[in-house]
Amino acid sequence: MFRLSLQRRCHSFTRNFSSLPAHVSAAPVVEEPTYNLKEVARRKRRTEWKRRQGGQTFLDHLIVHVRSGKGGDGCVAFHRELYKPFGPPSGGNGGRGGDVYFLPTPHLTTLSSVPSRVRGNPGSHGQGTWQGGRNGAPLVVKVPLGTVVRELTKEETAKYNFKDEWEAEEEALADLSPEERLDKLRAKRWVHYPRYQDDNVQRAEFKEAERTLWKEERARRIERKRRTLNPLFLDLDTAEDTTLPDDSPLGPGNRESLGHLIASGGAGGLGNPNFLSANHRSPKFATRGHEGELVVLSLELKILADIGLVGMPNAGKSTLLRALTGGRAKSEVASYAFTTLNPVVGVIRVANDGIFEGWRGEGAVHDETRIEEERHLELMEQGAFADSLTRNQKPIGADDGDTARVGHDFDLIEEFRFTIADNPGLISRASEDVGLGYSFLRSMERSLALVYVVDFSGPAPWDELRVLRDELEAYQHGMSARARMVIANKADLLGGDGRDPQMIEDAKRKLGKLAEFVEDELGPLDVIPVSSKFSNNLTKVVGFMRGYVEDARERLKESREPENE
Ligand SMILES: Nc1nc2c(ncn2[C@@H]2O[C@H](COP(=O)(O)OP(=O)(O)OP(=O)(O)O)[C@@H](O)[C@H]2O)c(=O)[nH]1
Ligand SMILES: [Mg+2]
Repeated sequence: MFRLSLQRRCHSFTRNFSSLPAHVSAAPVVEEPTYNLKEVARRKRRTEWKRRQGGQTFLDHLIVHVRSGKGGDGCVAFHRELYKPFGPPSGGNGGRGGDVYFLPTPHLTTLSSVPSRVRGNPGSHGQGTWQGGRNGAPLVVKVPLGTVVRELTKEETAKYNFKDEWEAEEEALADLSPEERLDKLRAKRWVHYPRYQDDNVQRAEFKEAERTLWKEERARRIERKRRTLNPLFLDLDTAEDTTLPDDSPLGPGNRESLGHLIASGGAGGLGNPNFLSANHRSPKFATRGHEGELVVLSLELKILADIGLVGMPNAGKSTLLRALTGGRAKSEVASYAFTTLNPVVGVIRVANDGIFEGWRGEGAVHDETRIEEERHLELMEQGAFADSLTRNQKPIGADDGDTARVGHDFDLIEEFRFTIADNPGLISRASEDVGLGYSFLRSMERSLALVYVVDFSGPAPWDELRVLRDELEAYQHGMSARARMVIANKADLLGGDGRDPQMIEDAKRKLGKLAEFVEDELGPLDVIPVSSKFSNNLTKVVGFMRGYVEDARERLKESREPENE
């Protein structure tokens, strides 16, 4: 099944590839064909289709429609008791509608689990004998850490046709006569004692109460408008502190953090005792609860990885990530362009001697996913893993020849940890939505350092670098300044079997030329020849990366310190 789907993807790629511009191939060509909008749109649709085919659930942009809970209605009731024929009004108030919160959660990595429509819990209605309704429980929506929440303005939401409660009401009542209109407006706001509606609306006390209600409603509407002038903006890049003070009361919502308030629930309606006055002893009306607040938000996920890999398709970014994590990061590797469709984050754990967790020694092969899986399946069928111990069963410090530093042994000596994001391939004119576009670069906006990965075996790796730098700049001015290193990948293809001195000489010259180009055009970046497939020079790469992350974290700390003082 897996092989079948892979084959299908390969085929679709060949079709894709024939329609792609020439510079997408391993050898970038400076001549660029012209694109028409129709072609770009078609390619975009195809990419979206390909994304869905893979069953990928990664989502990094979402429009969410949030409405907090509606308040419960007030109640009209009178106290009944033996020998007390005319008891006082005893209708309880409605409960408050539930608030909606967003809680940044570190273990979520995609927005696909966030519902696009969120409705808060309603408050329950008031009841007789002065029983108030229960407040709606707060609704906590978990969003991934790194989400940027922005409230959409009225103009932006126009195309979604979202209406607040007043606009919806006005639209529904547009064709009615003034009397019918008033009846409907009242029915939405008042609760009457059975059969007393006509009597109530004639009463001066009701009219007075109604005037107050309209006034309050107008004030609320103005308040709502004022709030929209100052739209909500939240950058959820720090996990919530869930340790609350010891003296905080017990119960849900008190002991654990709810996150950030997005929409507060509607107020509950007032029961009939609220309308009791000296000359109106038995009010037979109550108000209904208020509708919840409506907020339309745009959610953008900016993955928080310390290092972002930037490279053209097929440069070997995914192979590098797999090699650095010992295959734990499940990023697909194949020999066609745009294998990786969404960012994948891996964790690199470095020990005190500079060795990282996935290290299998110089020369350990990290091949294409399909080949590795076939090899694994074959070994399994031969019974190679029949009596091997699981990670937890292995004694601490066991050296089983596979890797000297896995499992618990590594846990004891880990000294530093950072994350790397493998990204889809970036191509020339990605800023015009060619290929996968460059929207995924948003996940790299926050990376502490960027690392270029180029295919060193290609004829002109420097051209690739130029394109990458330009695309980063097109996405965000100044972004390329965060690049710290150039990884000249696939260096193994240049040296041959290592016995031909001419080949080695040529490779050295090419590396010199690349370093010169980098020095002249990109600035003082480290240039390191690497073979991700055969794990050459990887410890050096990790050492450098660790340096960048330490530097950047230090600088970040320094820049934050004056704020705290
Ligand atoms: N010989 C050699 N081949 C490599 C090396 N690194 C990657 N490859 C091969 O290059 C091809 C592409 O590798 P990927 O890791 O999928 O490349 P990518 O940059 O992630 O590509 P996209 O996901 O399409 O952007 C695969 O066939 C790899 O086996 C290397 O160091 N040496
Ligand atoms: Mg990839």
